[in-house]
Amino acid sequence: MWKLARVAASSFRRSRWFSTAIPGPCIVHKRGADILHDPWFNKDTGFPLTERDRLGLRGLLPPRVISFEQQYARFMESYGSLEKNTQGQPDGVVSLAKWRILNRLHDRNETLYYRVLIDNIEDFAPIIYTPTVGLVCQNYSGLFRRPRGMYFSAKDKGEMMSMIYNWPAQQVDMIVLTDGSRILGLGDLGVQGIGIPIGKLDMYVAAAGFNPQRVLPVMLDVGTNNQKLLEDRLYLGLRQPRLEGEEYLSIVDEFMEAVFSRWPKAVVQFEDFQMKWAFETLQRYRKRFCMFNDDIQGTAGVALAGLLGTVRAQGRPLSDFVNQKIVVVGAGSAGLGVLNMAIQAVSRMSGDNEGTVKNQFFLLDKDGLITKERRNIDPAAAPFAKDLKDVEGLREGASLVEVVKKLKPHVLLGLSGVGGIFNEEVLKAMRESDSTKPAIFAMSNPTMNAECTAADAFKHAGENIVFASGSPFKNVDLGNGKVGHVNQANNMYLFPGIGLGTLLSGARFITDEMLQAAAECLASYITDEEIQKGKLYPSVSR
Ligand SMILES: NC(=O)c1ccc[n+]([C@@H]2O[C@H](COP(=O)([O-])OP(=O)(O)OC[C@H]3O[C@@H](n4cnc5c(N)ncnc54)[C@H](O)[C@@H]3O)[C@@H](O)[C@H]2O)c1
Ligand SMILES: O=C(O)C[C@H](O)C(=O)O
Ligand SMILES: [Mg+2]
Repeated sequence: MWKLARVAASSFRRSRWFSTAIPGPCIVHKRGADILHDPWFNKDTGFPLTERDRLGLRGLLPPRVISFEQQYARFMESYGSLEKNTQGQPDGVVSLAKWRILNRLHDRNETLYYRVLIDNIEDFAPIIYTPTVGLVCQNYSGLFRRPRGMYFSAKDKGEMMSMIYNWPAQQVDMIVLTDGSRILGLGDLGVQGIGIPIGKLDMYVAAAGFNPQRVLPVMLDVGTNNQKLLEDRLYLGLRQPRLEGEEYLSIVDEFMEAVFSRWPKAVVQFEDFQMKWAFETLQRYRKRFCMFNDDIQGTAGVALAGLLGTVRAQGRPLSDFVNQKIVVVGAGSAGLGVLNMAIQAVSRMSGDNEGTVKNQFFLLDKDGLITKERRNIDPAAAPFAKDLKDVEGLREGASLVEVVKKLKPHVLLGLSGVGGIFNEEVLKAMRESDSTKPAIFAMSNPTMNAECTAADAFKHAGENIVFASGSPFKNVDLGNGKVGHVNQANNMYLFPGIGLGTLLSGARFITDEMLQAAAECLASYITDEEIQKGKLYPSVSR
């Protein structure tokens, strides 16, 4: 007769999974080698002898029982030796080696993996998340060893409702979904983009205490327009151009219906969709399903918290936000998301209607300053196009350096995906800013795509700036014991909380007001003393 076995959950008790926590011991339907091959339940050499007997593990493990603490120490030791042995090697090689060792642990023993991740989040976030996750996605087909998450492809049309039941967990709380079309600033990486949902969900577990058995990374593979990948013999995705129009939407529709039929209370985060689909899917689903778009909405909340912090850094009251001149470089999903949220905040603060508050914001894309003279303007950017009479001395398509020199903005915020466009000339022009403490946000990812480095920002724009970047940089030594503090303006500060708050409150939809409240809450974590040191966000470990 089939025997149900109980795993005395000593290792689970060490964890701190939240609302979704496994209450006490957990019923396992597996036995023997199947348990050792299941990272959810496997404890490796940590199984006590009684469990080895009950679960049919006797003889399948070396005799000595190694405690969780010993396993932990052994992993950290291996990690430390790897760091030592790879010293002097190129950054990419070292980070990929670190990712591999963490990934192997993830595949083998999730309890130990999340314990080390939570305890060392400051060090490990740049490996399992941005920027290394970008490199992992670029090399994913070659790195692939074991599948993680689910893959729904254009070839699965009509099958998704049954496929969704192939996922082994009974309950799923949080899904991160991508179609791989705009992975960080790296462009279309097709099926290889699955690394992003995996990394984001690791942050949900580590930062918000989600139960790792109840999160699901998903790739919607509708083809790729990346010629190099299409020609790569190892490429693991569909070898066809991306679906477009109704064909594309019908695939996403079918996926959403399938997910919410099986798990009506799940929350779905859309991630790294190219701009047209990011906006279109947000409009299409936000009032039908419990979902949000992290690049549009999560980023906006983190940027707004940072912008409010820069007002405080100038020693001004928050209400002075309405007087800040803000130049946003990049009119994509992230840049427009930031503008929309910042404008809502200003209109609430000033009680003014949105028509007049737009005056303080300036938007540039690859063709320069966006004005009402622009031909074929993207409809999503049109509300932010400037009237030429409001930007005297500037022309349609004015370059970034022209704009900065003329306007002397308080804040320069990049979400362009173009590495180095805040060049020496642009940064030096920021020295003339009207602000007593100009702010530079180089938010594009990964590191190579940041609009400038932290060192260049402090060197050229001056020591008095506040600096934030999407990918982590080290603090900058300014000499004489002074330090230029580097903030990480990354949506990771918001999305785990948005997901957790939505889940715990049982909210059916995710509203702009919820996101605004999240941004204000994030801003409020920082004390005046921290602000004086140039800090806009709490440390990652906090
Ligand atoms: N820090 C964060 O939390 C965060 C969040 C979301 C996105 N991002 C990053 O922001 C970048 C953009 O993301 P997106 O989704 O908005 O992409 P997107 O493709 O939708 O938009 C990119 C925009 O940049 C503009 N652009 C391109 N070249 C330019 C140039 N030389 N000068 C000025 N503008 C230029 C394009 O015209 C477009 O408007 C990516 O690198 C992404 O990693 C960071
Ligand atoms: O993934 C990140 O690090 C942030 C953001 O979602 C991005 O697309 O760059
Ligand atoms: Mg993203």
